[in-house]
Amino acid sequence: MTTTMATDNPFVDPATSFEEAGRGSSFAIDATLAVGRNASLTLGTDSLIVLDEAFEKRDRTNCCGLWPSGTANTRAIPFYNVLWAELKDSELTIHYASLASKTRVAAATLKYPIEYQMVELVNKWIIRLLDRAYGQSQKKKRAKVLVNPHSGKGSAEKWYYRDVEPLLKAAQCTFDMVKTRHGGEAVGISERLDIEAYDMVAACSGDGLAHEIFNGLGKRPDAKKALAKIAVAHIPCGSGNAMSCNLSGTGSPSLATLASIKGLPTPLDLISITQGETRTLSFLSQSVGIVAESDLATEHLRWMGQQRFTYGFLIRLLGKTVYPCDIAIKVAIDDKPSIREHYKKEKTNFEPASERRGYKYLLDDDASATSGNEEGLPPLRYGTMAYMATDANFFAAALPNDGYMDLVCVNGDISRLAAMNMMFAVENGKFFDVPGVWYRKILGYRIIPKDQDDGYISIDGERVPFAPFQAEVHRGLGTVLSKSGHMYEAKGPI
Ligand SMILES: Nc1ncnc2c1ncn2[C@@H]1O[C@H](COP(=O)(O)OP(=O)(O)OP(=O)(O)O)[C@@H](O)[C@H]1O
Repeated sequence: MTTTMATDNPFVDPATSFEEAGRGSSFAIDATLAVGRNASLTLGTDSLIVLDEAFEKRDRTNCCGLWPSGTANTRAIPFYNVLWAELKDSELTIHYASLASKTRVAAATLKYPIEYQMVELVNKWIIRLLDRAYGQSQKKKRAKVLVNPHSGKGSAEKWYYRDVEPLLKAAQCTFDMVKTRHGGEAVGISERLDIEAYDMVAACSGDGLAHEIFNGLGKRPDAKKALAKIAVAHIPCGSGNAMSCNLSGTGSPSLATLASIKGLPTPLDLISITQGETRTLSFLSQSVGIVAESDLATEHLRWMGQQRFTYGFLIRLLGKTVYPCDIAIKVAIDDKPSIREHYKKEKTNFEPASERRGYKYLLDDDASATSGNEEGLPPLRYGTMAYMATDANFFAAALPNDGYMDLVCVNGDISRLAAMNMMFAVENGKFFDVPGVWYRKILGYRIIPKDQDDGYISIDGERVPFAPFQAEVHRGLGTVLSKSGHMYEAKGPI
């Protein structure tokens, strides 16, 4: 087999053609399985190619558009969508996630009878198919699934049974599901979890339940080990679903389930928030002032959906509301060109997860080595993940485990017009480049609200008491599942 043939022929898998040729066996025989008289299954470059004359008949009678591509009798199933394959009782079954609509996949199967003399060949072929389907990702993940029936508009349970469970089953994951009955329950469940029995805890909820899971794991005596071993996965069912937008690039429960099934364990920076005697872990964002108020003080406008945040923001913007406070920051990178360079370097950094936790070199005043830092400039908003709401990418240069928090500052005295333009720039993904937007990578900060009896502080979207607090980042302390293993799905600043 020549190189030219391997690249010209879509049915040839370039990853194995040379290897097969070297062994003197015919690649075509190994990559293509003839299943029955009228069907064949081929391991293509990035898809399983199914040629089946029965499709033609089926399509004529059942035109439901479930197939992503292919001709009348040929279908291509991306390896990413292949969930499992097995040979049992002389029947080959392939489980895959079939495109049911633009934003939804559903578990589907293909079944073919296999003759006795084919068994060995088929078993070898299945191993190759599953290698392509999972790559570096762990197969048959073991999941604890937590469903908050009150998330968002109350559809989490319905979506769990419709979208999540069938895909987990099809991928041969072992799992058990618990419906949370009240706030805080997920903290206790995670605190008591048998971490040897599970690979991930999946939250079918908004960002709130994920926050509880990180905090439950963080309360354990073996917190560091538990947070490194157990990946927290998010199936978006709430009103704030920033976690799945960042890590899976989707707000769809079924697509996020598929992303979790195929996800790579990725260390995640977590932030310790200390307020008085309490210590909370934050994985997503901390906000005070206009951002916190636009979210937390608009609960009564939930019927507006995501628009309530924009509405709340505009009202306060037009009223020129200010939020006085003293802020001290430990800055690590303070100019946009250097941040862009830093982001670019991370994009091509493929070092293993084990290298992405903790700091190799501790500075005297490193925020991760001591309990606090107190120098720097006054900010207005903070965060570690790129998205704070589905379509609000404030933190374009955020990275899952660079050991920094991303801080955005906007002067309080800018004109209303400039502020409105900034808001539109967030929606257009151009916020990072707006001249009046200060963007910094920081290690820690402290905030002391001034001249206000009461107000709003939000940690990962949840309200905490209106009192001074301090934050420090711990590089790669937590674990999540992501598509790339090292980046968020949001478009970066380059
Ligand atoms: N059964 C329950 N009843 C009421 N609250 C619950 C229940 N289970 C969990 N909670 C709480 O609901 C909070 C918010 O949930 P979640 O983030 O899943 O949904 P959400 O609709 O996105 O909410 P929010 O908009 O407040 O972020 C969680 O922090 C959790 O403490």
